[in-house]
Amino acid sequence: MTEFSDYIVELQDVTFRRGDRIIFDRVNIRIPRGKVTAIMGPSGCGKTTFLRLIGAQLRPDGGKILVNGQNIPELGRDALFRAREHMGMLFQSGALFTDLSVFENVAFPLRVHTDLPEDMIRDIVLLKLQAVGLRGAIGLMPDELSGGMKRRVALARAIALDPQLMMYDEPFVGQDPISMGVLVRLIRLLNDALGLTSIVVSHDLTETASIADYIYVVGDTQVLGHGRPDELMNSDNPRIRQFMKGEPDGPVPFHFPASRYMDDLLKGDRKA
Ligand SMILES: Nc1ncnc2c1ncn2[C@@H]1O[C@H](COP(=O)(O)OP(=O)(O)OP(=O)(O)O)[C@@H](O)[C@H]1O
Repeated sequence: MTEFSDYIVELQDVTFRRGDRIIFDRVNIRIPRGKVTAIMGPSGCGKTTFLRLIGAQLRPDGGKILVNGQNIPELGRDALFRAREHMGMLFQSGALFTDLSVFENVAFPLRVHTDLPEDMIRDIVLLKLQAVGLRGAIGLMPDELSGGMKRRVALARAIALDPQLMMYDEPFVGQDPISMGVLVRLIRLLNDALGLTSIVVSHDLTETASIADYIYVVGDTQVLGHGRPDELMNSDNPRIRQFMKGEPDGPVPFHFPASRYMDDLLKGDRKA
């Protein structure tokens, strides 16, 4: 019998480069099963890259990415297809198919991945739309929905196949405060009601800290720290404190490295 570890995802010594640039340098991250874990960090630190590595849209240059004990980069096509069936993803750009109705959008993964009869597909679609509070919108087209509703339909589509792991890439971006509150509640509710494990990638500190059981702060090719939200808020590490408290200047400087300001100003004078 397969022994499942307490961690659904484990990154072990993962290195990832973009050309000459190192994005992750021997990074270790473990995602506890059944919990909501947030990956936070400044813009460009590699949060989306992290999700793409788990989903095998990107390959690491070194290290292991274990999902349920399977090293994702080593899987063949069929095994990867099966592994992905257990992953639901809500990407920032996870747009709906604009020429398909809400019903057909949510039914889409069921049609691609299963041979379920039509009446069962309909029952599942109704159930998933009910879970996100949009059963009443089943017959609408995407252009009849608000931005927040679109994201909830995309969420219903992402959970259509009952994934074990839900990954959210910046779920709160571009949402008004009410839709944001709805999404925050939904992520937590779905995680607990459906027995999922959730990874939320975000730089919206307040919202994310309010639902995350555990947070990893990533930056400068490394994991800067990890812990429960309250532990990180009171961290002794100045880089983590700067991020958690949203301070504009600190160990991560406000100014991009530059020569002395006075030298630059004088250079201008000399040219004139
Ligand atoms: N296709 C690409 N080609 C080259 N570099 C890329 C590509 N995609 C991303 N990068 C770079 O890799 C780094 C990590 O990108 P990533 O999108 O993972 O960051 P992020 O933390 O999700 O950022 P944000 O919070 O702004 O979305 C960035 O510096 C980005 O410029």
